[in-house]
Amino acid sequence: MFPPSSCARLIVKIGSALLVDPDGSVRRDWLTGLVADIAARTAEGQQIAIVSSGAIALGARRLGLSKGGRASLEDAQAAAATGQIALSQVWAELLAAQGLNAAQMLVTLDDLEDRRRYLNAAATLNRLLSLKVVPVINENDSVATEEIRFGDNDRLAARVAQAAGAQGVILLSDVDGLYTANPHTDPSATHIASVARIDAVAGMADDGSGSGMGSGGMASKIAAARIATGAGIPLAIASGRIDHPLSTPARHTLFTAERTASARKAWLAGGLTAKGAIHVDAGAAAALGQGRSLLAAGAIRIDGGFTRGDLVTIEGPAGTIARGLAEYDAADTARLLGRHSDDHAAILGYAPRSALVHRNHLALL
Ligand SMILES: Nc1ncnc2c1ncn2[C@@H]1O[C@H](COP(=O)(O)OP(=O)(O)O)[C@@H](O)[C@H]1O
Ligand SMILES: N[C@@H](CCC(=O)OP(=O)(O)O)C(=O)O
Repeated sequence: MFPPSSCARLIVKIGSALLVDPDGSVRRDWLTGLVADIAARTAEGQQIAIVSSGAIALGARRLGLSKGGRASLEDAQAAAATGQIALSQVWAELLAAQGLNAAQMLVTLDDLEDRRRYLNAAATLNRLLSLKVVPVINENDSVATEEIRFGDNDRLAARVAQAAGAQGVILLSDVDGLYTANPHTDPSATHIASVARIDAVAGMADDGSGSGMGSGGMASKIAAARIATGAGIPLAIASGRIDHPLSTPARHTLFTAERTASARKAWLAGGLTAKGAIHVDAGAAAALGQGRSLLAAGAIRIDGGFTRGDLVTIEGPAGTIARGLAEYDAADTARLLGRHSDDHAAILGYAPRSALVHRNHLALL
C-alpha cells in the first residue's frame, strides 16, 4: 500500500476493536504480529509512530462499566485512565521483546492546535523518532473535557502526522477501506481503492463506530484524510483484521495528496499573519533551497516582535524566500544571530533548539 515502506516516517493508527476483544482482553497475538512488522520496518530505517486507541474499551471492562465506558464523560475518563496504564504496559512489553523502546505521549486537542504547544509536541516527536524510539500516542482522555476532545484518534493521527513531518498515515481498522456505503448494513456497497477528491466521498460514511468500541466511525476517518492530504500527506485506510498488517499486501483505500510542497505551504501560510522576519545570508538561503533548516549561523538580523511558534518570513539577499514558524522568540533569536549552534546553550542559558526555523515548519515560496 502506497507503499508504506517508501515513507521515511509513517504514522500507524490502530482502532479499539483491533486492540481489545469484546470480552475486554488485549488481542495480544495480533499485536505481537504487528509489533514484529514495526520492528522489521524500523530495522530497515523507517521511523514509525503509533496512535493507539483502546484505553476506554480496556478500562471499561476492568471497571465493569456499562456501554463500553461511554455512558457519561466521567465514566469515559475513568475508563481511559484505567485502560491507558494497561495499554502502555502492553505496548512497552511487546516492543521491548523486539528490542525497541516505547515512549508514551498523551495529547489533547489544545496541545496540537496551540502553536507553541504544537511545536513542543513536534520537537518531542522528532527527537523520539530520531532516537529510534517508538512513540505510542493517544488522546489524554482523562483530562480532556468534552468541548476540547478530538474524540477520535483518526484526526489525532492526521495531526500527529503533520507534527512529525510524516510522509504517510495508515488507519488500521476493522474494515478494509471506504465503501460507497457502510458495508455492514448495505450489501450493495462497493469498495473504493483510491480517492483524489474528498468532497466526492464525504457523504458515504454512516455516523458512529461500526465496532461499537471506538468513537470515530468512517466519518472521522474521512475527516482525518482531509487534514492529512491537506498537509500533503497521503492517508490509507486498511484492515487490521489480518495477521502482520504492515507486511501483507491487502486491499485498502488510499487518499492521495497532490502537490505536497504547496499543500504544506498553504497549511503554514493559511490564516496566519507573519509576526516578523529573519534576514539571512546567501549561504543560508541556498541551504533552505536544499530543504535544510534555518540555522542561526546564517541569520543576519530580525524585524518584528515575534514569539516562539509565530509565523515569520525568511528574507534572503534577493527578497522573501520562505515562511516558517519561529523556534525562539525575537529577543533570543537576536542574541543567536550569526552564532554557531554549539554556542547557543552558553548564550541563552537553556537547552537550545538546533535551528531558528526547523525544516518541518518551513515552506519555501
Ligand atoms: N462508507 C463506509 N465504508 C466503510 N465503513 C463504513 C462506512 N460507513 C460507516 N462505516 C463503518 O465504519 C466502521 C469503522 O469505524 P470504527 O468502528 O470507528 O473503526 P475504528 O475503531 O477502527 O476507528 C466500519 O466497520 C463500518 O461499520
Ligand atoms: N482515545 C480513545 C480512543 C478513541 C477512538 O478514536 O477510538 P477508535 O475509533 O477505536 O479509534 C481510547 O483510547 O479509548
